[in-house]
This record gives sequence, structure tokens and C-alpha cells, in this order.
Amino acid sequence: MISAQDELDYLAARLVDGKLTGTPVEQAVDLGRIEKAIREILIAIGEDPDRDGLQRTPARVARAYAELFAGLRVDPSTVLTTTFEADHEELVLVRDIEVQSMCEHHLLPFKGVAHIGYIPGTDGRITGLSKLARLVEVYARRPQVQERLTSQIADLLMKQLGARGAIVVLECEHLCMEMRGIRKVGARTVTSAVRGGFQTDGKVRAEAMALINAR
Ligand SMILES: Nc1nc2c(ncn2[C@@H]2O[C@H](COP(=O)(O)OP(=O)(O)OP(=O)(O)O)[C@@H](O)[C@H]2O)c(=O)[nH]1
Ligand SMILES: [Zn+2]
Repeated sequence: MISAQDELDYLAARLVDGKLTGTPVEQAVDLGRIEKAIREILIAIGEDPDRDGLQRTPARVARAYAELFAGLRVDPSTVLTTTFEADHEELVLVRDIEVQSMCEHHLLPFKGVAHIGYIPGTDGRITGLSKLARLVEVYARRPQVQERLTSQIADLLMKQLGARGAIVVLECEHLCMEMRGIRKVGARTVTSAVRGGFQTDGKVRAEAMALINAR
């Protein structure tokens, strides 16, 4: 396991350079094994994996998977380590954090937004706002279901920040429902996880939901 900071910083830097080889993320997964499997898949669907356009596809997919599932090798407890004294004991809410994940049933993407709120612990310590988005990345870059992704974020906020409450709402579209199967384009799945004060006090929860839905 490497720290979330290192992993995500590395990924970000890498996207800027556009270089795709030999990163720690890629070294940590069995690229060769993914390549072999993808070659097999290409043969199984009736393609010729040796034709010009497909020759490098297994290697590309292997590198793409290393990136898409990079969160598996990041320890989530390393994300919320930066906290500040702020004497703020009321709601902090970040809306519309982009979410991109892979459904664990079909290995097809689902994407949308996350709204994350928490009430700091009695010590009034807060975390950096970007850390909430980093937390989404660490849990989203794994084979996932939307419900688990939602709960994992809320649970870590409670545990790691000692928050008095956490509310997480995700709104996503699943390509496995759009491109295949039932083929319903545009259906949005909304999941929520409420913990602590948001669970016990309907008024606090209603206030947070009103802010989440305010446009
Ligand atoms: N609850 C939940 N279900 C999901 C998520 N992502 C995909 N699914 C669903 O997972 C289910 C898998 O159902 P199965 O019957 O095992 O697989 P399937 O035959 O491919 O299902 P269909 O998609 O209905 O064709 C489907 O209903 C998907 O819509 C998710 O994040 N949460
Ligand atoms: Zn799916």
C-alpha cells in the first residue's frame, strides 16, 4: 500500500505528461496477465488480435485498468490526514464532486456527482476540501457498486475525522444500464448514506438535503 497522496499526485502528474509507462501504479498490477486475458477476449469475440489496430490493445487496456483500479492499492486512511483548527462546529458541504467508477458486475463505467457533508467533531477540526474529493477517488477507482461507494465515504469521514455527522449523496448514470441490458439512457441512480447527527436529527438532515438540492 502506498499513501493516497503519493498515488493520486502521481496519477495527476502523469495525466499532464501523458506518459503511460512504468508508473508505480502499473508496477503494482500484473499487466502481463491482463494483457493475456484481453488477447483471449479479443479472440473470443471473433476478432483478430494480431491485426494492425489491435496489436497494442491488450497492453493499452492493461495500463488503463491499472489506472481505473488504482484505488485498490491506496490506503484510504492516508487521505484525511491534513486537518486544521477552525473552531467550526457546523456543516461543511462540498457539492458536485465528479465521480467516475466501474460497476463491479459488468466492469462498465458509472459516473456522476457526489455531494459530501460533515459536521466536525467537538474539537472543531476540519479537513482540507480537496481531501473530500481525494476520498471519492480512492474508493471510486475500484470495482464498485454505488451503494458501497456512498457508505465507505461516509464511514471514513466519521472514523477518521471524528465527525459528529456525515451525509453523502451520489447521483450516477450506469453505462451497464445504458449500453446493454435494459438500455435506459439517462436514468440516474441516487444513493445516500447518513451517519451521526444527520441520522438522528431529521431537521439537520433536511437542512443538508436542501443545500444539496439548492441550485
Ligand atoms: N445495486 C446496484 N446494482 C448495480 C450497480 N451497478 C450495476 N448494478 C446492477 O447489477 C445487476 C446485476 O444483475 P444480474 O441479473 O446479475 O446481471 P445481468 O443479467 O447483466 O442484469 P441486467 O443488467 O438486468 O441485464 C443489474 O441489475 C445492474 O443494473 C450498482 O452500483 N448498484
Ligand atoms: Zn453494471
